[in-house]
Amino acid sequence: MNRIEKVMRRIKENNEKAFIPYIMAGDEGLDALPKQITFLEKAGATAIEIGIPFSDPVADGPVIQAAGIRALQEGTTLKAVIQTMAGVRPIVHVPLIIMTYMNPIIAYGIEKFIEDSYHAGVDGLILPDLPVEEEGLVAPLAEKYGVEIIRLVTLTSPLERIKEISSKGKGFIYAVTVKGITGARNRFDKQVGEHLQRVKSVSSLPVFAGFGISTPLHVKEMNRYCDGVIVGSKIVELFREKELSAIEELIKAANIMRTIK
Ligand SMILES: O=P(O)(O)OC[C@@H](O)[C@@H](O)c1c[nH]c2ccccc12
Repeated sequence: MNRIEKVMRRIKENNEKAFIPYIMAGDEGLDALPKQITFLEKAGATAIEIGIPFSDPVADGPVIQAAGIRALQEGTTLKAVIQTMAGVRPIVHVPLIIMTYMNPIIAYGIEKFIEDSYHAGVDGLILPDLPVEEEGLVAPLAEKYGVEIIRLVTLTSPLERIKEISSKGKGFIYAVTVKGITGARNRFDKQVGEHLQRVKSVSSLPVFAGFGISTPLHVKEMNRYCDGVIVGSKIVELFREKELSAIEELIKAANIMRTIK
């Protein structure tokens, strides 16, 4: 069974709240990636989302864009990221999810990318610029190798579309909590809680909230309405500032829910 499926089953059975940190592969060089992954696993991450640096990252805010530029300057390539993940996989148990735009994987060769990812122990893919209508390009191949495509829904997705996406979905639903690009926010739209509950009501998969979440309070607040959170920009920033204990605190904010529930 795919590692994501196993973990989803576990969190459901135990009423756990998930915490998925995002990191940009190659920020601080690819040598740093295995250390970052093992640190995050030890700190209690449910799964880890690994970004592939790309020159035109349309959904990325300034923090992740800058991390991507640094990673590209370090010479990070998709191939090298997959090789690095293969190297760390034997000592890491949590699911590893690659987040990339379509362009790098088309350049790599879609089937080759999925095949190599599968052999490297990659469990899932987040492909923000792949619309459901175009999934045929990737989904059958992903299915063939047992790599799960994680679908995104947004604040503006109509209920019908959310239903369609969650019925096709695997693993969990990524519910985007802001209108716009990634990056820490001070405030969220008033309707976020309601929106998450709406997504949850039509989804048979766990629903995780992501975009803008940057404090332990945000983590707890979002977790009132869904099954877990995804945090990117803040994690990237804290790694850069070497504030490792602040990363542990953020992850613990999801753990606290686990013990209360
Ligand atoms: O950075 P934030 O606001 O915490 O959002 C998570 C996010 O970084 C990560 O999941 C991500 C990075 N780039 C993306 C592009 C699209 C969807 C999601 C992502």
